[in-house]
Amino acid sequence: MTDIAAPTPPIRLGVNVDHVATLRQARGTPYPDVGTAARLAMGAGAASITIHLREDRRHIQDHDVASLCAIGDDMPVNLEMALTEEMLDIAVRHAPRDCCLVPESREELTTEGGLDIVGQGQRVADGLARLQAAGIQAALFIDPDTDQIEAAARAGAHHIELHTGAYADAVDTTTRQAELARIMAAAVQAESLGLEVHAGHGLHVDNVAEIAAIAPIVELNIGHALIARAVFVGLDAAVTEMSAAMAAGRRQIA
Ligand SMILES: CC(=O)[C@@H](O)[C@H](O)COP(=O)(O)O
Ligand SMILES: NCC(=O)COP(=O)(O)O
Repeated sequence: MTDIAAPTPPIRLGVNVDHVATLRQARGTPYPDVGTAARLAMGAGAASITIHLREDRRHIQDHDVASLCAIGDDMPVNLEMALTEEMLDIAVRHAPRDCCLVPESREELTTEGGLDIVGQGQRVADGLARLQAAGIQAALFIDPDTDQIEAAARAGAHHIELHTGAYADAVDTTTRQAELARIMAAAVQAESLGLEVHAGHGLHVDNVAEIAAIAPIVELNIGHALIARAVFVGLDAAVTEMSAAMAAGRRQIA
């Protein structure tokens, strides 16, 4: 009998529109409208929209969460947020399809690392349970680290998102390859524990293919570089370009 390998699952693009809101908040204008950006991204082939409601409200605002979540099934929202009572209340009230718990520090320019699950397993499990009771697919944003992945599975996450920032920031080939190997090993481990595997942070058209070529990873969330590219070519073209770069990576394993 010949073995027939399972087909590689397709990979989805989630577009993070935080930095559409950054531009709006810079002047306190009503434009550019986050909902319009989300609709354009979905129309160009995005599978979902990611928004990060930061505690300091530097970009996405509460009304963005409310209006995007109110659209319903045509607008699958992935809400990123800190594990606090305030944020859990907001998530439960608006019930996005997905909610990803992330670490947050007010001083940081962007998310610097993954959430520590090992050090606060019960607190994380309680947060995930509260989200899941509201019908939300609850996830954890974590570093590609063996112990964190085991702890994420124990805590009951629906899926994990692997932080690709160290890979994206690597300045030499040795470091980049080492980070890529960590992400690959983490993805395989997470899949073997029954977790759906997503990844993201710092990805752009020139570094995304290697990540998209990791078979267990089924979704990438990409924002900053994609929105920056949209300034020059338009959001529709930026989403199309990113999807093409991801598909090129995926073909390496098809
Ligand atoms: C938590 C996470 O994945 C980050 O990529 C985050 O969404 C980026 O936050 P900023 O958009 O504020 O840089
Ligand atoms: N979770 C990662 C994300 O949503 C987008 O990160 P970035 O592309 O803005 O760095």
